Amino acid sequence: MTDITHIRNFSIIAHIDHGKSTLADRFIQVCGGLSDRELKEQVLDSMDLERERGITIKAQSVTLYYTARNGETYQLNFIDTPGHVDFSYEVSRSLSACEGALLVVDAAQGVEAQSVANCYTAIEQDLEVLPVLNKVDLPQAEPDRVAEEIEEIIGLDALDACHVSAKTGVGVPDLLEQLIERIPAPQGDREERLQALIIDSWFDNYMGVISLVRIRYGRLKKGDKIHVKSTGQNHVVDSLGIFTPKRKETKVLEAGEVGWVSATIKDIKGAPVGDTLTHANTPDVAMLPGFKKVKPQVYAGMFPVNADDYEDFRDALGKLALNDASLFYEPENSDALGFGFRVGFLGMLHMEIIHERLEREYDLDLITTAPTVVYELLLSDGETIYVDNPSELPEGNKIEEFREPIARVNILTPQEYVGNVITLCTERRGEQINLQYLGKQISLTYDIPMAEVVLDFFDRLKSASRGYASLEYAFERFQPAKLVKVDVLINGDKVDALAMICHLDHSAHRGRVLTEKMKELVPRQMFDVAIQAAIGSKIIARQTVKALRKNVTAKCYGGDVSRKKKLLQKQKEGKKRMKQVGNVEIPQAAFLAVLKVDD
Ligand SMILES: Nc1nc2c(ncn2[C@@H]2O[C@H](COP(=O)(O)OP(=O)(O)OP(=O)(O)O)[C@@H](O)[C@H]2O)c(=O)[nH]1
Repeated sequence: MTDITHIRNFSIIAHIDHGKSTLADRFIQVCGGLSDRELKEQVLDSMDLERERGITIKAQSVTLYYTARNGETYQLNFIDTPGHVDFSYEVSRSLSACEGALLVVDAAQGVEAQSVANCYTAIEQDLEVLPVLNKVDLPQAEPDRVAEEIEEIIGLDALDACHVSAKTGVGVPDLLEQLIERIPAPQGDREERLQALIIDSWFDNYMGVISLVRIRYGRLKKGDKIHVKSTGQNHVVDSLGIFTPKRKETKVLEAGEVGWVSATIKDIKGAPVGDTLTHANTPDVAMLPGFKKVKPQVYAGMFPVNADDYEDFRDALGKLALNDASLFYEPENSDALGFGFRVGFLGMLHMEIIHERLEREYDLDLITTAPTVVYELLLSDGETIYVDNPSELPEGNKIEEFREPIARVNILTPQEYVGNVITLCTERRGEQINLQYLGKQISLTYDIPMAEVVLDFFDRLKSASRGYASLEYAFERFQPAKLVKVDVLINGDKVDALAMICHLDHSAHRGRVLTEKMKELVPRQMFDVAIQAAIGSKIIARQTVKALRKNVTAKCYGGDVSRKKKLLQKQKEGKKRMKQVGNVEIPQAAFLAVLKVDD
C-alpha cells in the first residue's frame, strides 16, 4: 500500500517515433520491472500488429516503484497513449486518469502538430505538463532550438526541460526526479464511498472483461460487489491488481491508484469506457465526467469473398468489437457482393488494421469497398438524413441540399515546405483560416472537406514536406457542396459497391482516372470488359479490358504436368481475393482503385 502523497499518475504525450515507448521501457528498467532480456522486446505495444507497424494503439498502464534520491519510494502509474492521429480520442481518455504528462519531443525534429493538440488537451484537463527533450545523443539534435520552439508554439516554459536519451538512458534518472517533484500527487479520500473511472475495457478469453480503472475515492477489494453506474448492473469483483507491466494480482486498489479489475462481465458493453464504478450499496455516488463518444469518420463495406464465410465473419467482427468500442458495424447487402457488413472506422489506419486482423487472426478473405465519409442530406420533404453509403443515396430530385463534413485541420511545417503544403490544401478544396510564423515552423489552419482529409491526406502531406509536416484534425461542421454520385458500370451493369460520391468539379477527372486504374487492375477475361463511369445516365469515361485470346495453360499441354498444376494453383490463389460480379472477376484492388486516383 502506497500513501497517496507518494503516487504519481502520468502519461507521455509524444508524436509517433519521438521515443515514447523507448522512454517507457527505460523507466521500467530503471525501476526494475523487467529483466534486460524482457526489455529487448518493447513491452508496451502488446498486439503483434502494433509492433509490426511500430505504433501504439490501445491504452495500457504500468505501475512502477521508484526509490527517489530522497530515499522515499514512490508508486508511478504510467498510462500509455496512442500516437497516431486516428486514435487521438484515446489520448484524452488516458489523460483523464493522470495529474501530469510528459511532453516528449525529439530534439532532432521539433514539435509536431498532433503533440500540440494533445498537449492542449492535457492543459485543459489541468495536468502539469513537463517538456522533455529526447534523442539528445543524436549528432543532429538541437535541444535549445527545440526548447524555444516548445515555448513559442505551445507556450510552455521549457527552460529547465530535461535533456534525455531514451536510447542510452542518459538523463532518465534526472527526469524521474523532476517527475516526482513537479507532478502533483493525486487527491482523494480513501475512507470515502468508492468512485472509480473506467479508463479502458477489453475482452480477455479467460477472464472476460478486464477494465483499467482509476480510483478517485474509497477503495476496491476482491469480492466486493460493484455497481456500474450507466448500466445499473451489479457484479462481484473476482480479481484485481496492477500491471508491472505483467498483470499482477493485489488485494486492494485505493484512491489515487490505477489498476485492473475483473468481475466476470461477459461483454464490454457491461463496463463501458468512461463509466463510473461504485459499490452496490452506494449506487447514488455521483457519475464522473465521462469521455466524449467517438464517431466513426469513414465507412466501408466489407464482404466475404466466399459467401459461406458470412457467419464466421459476423462472429469475428463481434469479437473485435469486444475490444474496440469505436468499431461500428451493421449488415449490408450489395447486389454485386452479396451479404456483408457496413463498417465504420476512425480513419484509414483503423480500417487497414481491422481488415488485416480479420484476415490474419480469423482467416477470412474479404473484399473491402472504397471508404466514404458521412454526408448530411436535406430532402425535399424537409427531412435531414445521414448517408454513409453511396449506393443508398436517394434519387437526385429528392435531394434539396447535399452537405459534406468539413474538418478543421491544423498543420505544422518547416518554412521551406509551406508552398507545397498550401498547394496540397488548395487542391483538396481547403479554405485557409490562419497562417502563423512560429520560430522556424509555420502553423497553418485550414477547413478541408473531411473526404479529402481522411483518405490519404496524411501521406500526401508527408511527401510534400519530406516527412516534416505534421497534422491534426477534427470534425468541424457540415457544409453544402456540389456533390454528385459517380456510378461505375461493368459491361453496362451498375456495380453498387463501386459507386462513389465526389465533388462535381472533380468528377470528370476522377471518373476518367478511376476507369484507367480499373483497366489496369481487372484481369483480362475471355471477352471484352467495358468499364464506364457515369453520373446519372451520362457516361463520363470509358475503358475496355480487351479479351484474352489464348488459354493460359494451352502452352503447357502435353508437357509438364506439375507446371500446369502450379499455374492453376497460382490462378486459384489470385482468385482468392476476387469477386465474381456478373460474369466478370474483379480483384480487391479494383474496389479500392478510387483511393489511387490522385497518384
Ligand atoms: N538515437 C536515439 N534514438 C531513439 C531515442 N529514443 C527512441 N529512439 C528511437 O526512435 C524510434 C522510435 O522510438 P519509439 O519509442 O518506438 O517511438 P514511439 O514514440 O513510442 O512511437 P509510437 O509507439 O509509434 O507512438 C526507435 O527506432 C527508437 O530506437 C533516443 O533517445 N536516441
